[in-house]
Amino acid sequence: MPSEASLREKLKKKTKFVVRTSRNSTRRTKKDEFSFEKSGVFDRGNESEGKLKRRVKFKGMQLGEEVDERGKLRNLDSSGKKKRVYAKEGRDRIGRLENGNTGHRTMWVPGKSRNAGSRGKRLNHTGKEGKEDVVLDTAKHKGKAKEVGKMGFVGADDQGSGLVKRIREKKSELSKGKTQEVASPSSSFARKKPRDKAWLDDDDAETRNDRPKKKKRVIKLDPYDISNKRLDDGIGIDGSKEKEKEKENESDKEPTMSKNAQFRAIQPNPSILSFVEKNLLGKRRPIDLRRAGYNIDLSAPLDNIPFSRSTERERIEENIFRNKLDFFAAAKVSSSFPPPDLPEIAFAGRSNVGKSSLLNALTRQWGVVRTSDKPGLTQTINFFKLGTKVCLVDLPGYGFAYAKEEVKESWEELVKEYVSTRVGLRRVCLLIDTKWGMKPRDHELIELMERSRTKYQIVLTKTDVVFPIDVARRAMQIEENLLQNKSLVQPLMMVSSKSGAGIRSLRTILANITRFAKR
Ligand SMILES: Nc1nc2c(ncn2[C@@H]2O[C@H](COP(=O)(O)OP(=O)(O)OP(=O)(O)O)[C@@H](O)[C@H]2O)c(=O)[nH]1
Ligand SMILES: [Mg+2]
Repeated sequence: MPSEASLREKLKKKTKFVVRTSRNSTRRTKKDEFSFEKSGVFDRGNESEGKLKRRVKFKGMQLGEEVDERGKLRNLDSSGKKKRVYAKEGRDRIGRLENGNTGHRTMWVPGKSRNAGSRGKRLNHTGKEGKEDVVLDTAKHKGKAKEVGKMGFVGADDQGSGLVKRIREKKSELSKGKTQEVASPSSSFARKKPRDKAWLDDDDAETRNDRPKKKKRVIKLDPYDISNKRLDDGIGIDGSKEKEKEKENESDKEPTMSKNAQFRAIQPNPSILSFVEKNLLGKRRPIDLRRAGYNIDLSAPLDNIPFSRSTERERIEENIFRNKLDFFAAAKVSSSFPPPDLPEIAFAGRSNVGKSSLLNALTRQWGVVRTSDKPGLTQTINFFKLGTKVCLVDLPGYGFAYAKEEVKESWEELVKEYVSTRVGLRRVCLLIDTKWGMKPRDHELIELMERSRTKYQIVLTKTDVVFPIDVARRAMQIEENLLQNKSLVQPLMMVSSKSGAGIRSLRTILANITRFAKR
């Protein structure tokens, strides 16, 4: 076992190197490293470990702390003017004391930033086991190994000896000239601290506590208030209560019910309701139709109950509708109208309301009158002879259609001219879509027919797309609307060309017209 004197001798040799390196050069050469190894700084063995532990308590030393010359821990100040930083001695990466480590205290004298990580590696390759850990451990605790820079090792056992004196000299020199350089690692921590570990800093915590806290808005509730209003309900955006009151008054004047709600509030009379039920109008379940004895496999099963087939027009109870339907004239202008030899029944209404389809359903002759789901298919007044006694007239629709505005206007004018001037016209069936009800153009035509004293009858179409109660409501609504109209013929009819509902009743009405019509 080497004596203490010989160890001190060795350390003195080593100290020379450290001071020279720090003072004269910012870089440590390979040669220097080699002399590190040779000097035996790392190999002093365990005998000095106990000594070190007694002298310096590095256990639990934190980042941002340093040890002064007397071995006391003190915090780094914010200016970061540090000259010395002592690393943990002889610990492995997870902080345990290394086996065989000397436990010597090491002092890092950082110069300009160099890649300490790479230096650590060099030590790893060149130095002995355990020594590298000192470097790596320190670099790890410094956060960024890069910033460690130039370093020198000083044995802990030399504290208070010549080595320490020289270091103190070195320190004073550095404090005059290169203080900034030496302090750079710790100052970098000082800069980072508020960002990374602000929660650790007591000063920051104090400043946070000094910040004015937001006052919580306290809402006092009146336990006896049953108005169900917010506290600031009486105050407008600009703080004026008068404007708010004015608004309230205005809203009181307006009708409170929407159109839809008004429609739902209609109470149909019993006769309309019974008609709807009797004719199975409205949206119905197939099972309900089957139970009523109808053949639901047919395209229009209901108008010829219960044994009808679509081709059997002979089975239609009204003889007149058993006749063959023949197209014989189309008119784009009034001058093209055929001579009024036969009593005429016309079908008018908005585009796509189902005029042409109704003609087919009444005669059970599918395909004679062309239909389409595209509004505006019928663009001329089409005349159809039903036998020799009556003429059915399919009118172009008005309102929305896929046609130019001028063309649509011309159709409308033609229709108006026809219904108001046609001599042989016995009845106009004004078709209204059950779902949408009457529109302004329907009212226009009604006014015209009222003026010209043309007899007209309202027929609700497409009843199969709405519920039975809504069919009845719509019928009731229209009847009430047109109560004062003199040329209106009662009753209002409801049909579905798709299901055939109400078609039979309509046939009966129309057959009576032809029966009593004078030629
Ligand atoms: N669900 C249902 N659809 C119908 C009914 N009647 C007609 N339709 C459909 O409504 C669309 C328009 O029918 P049309 O008979 O061509 O209507 P229109 O009034 O002649 O139309 P324009 O000739 O354009 O004026 C077609 O797709 C028909 O299948 C009905 O009672 N119920
Ligand atoms: Mg048509």
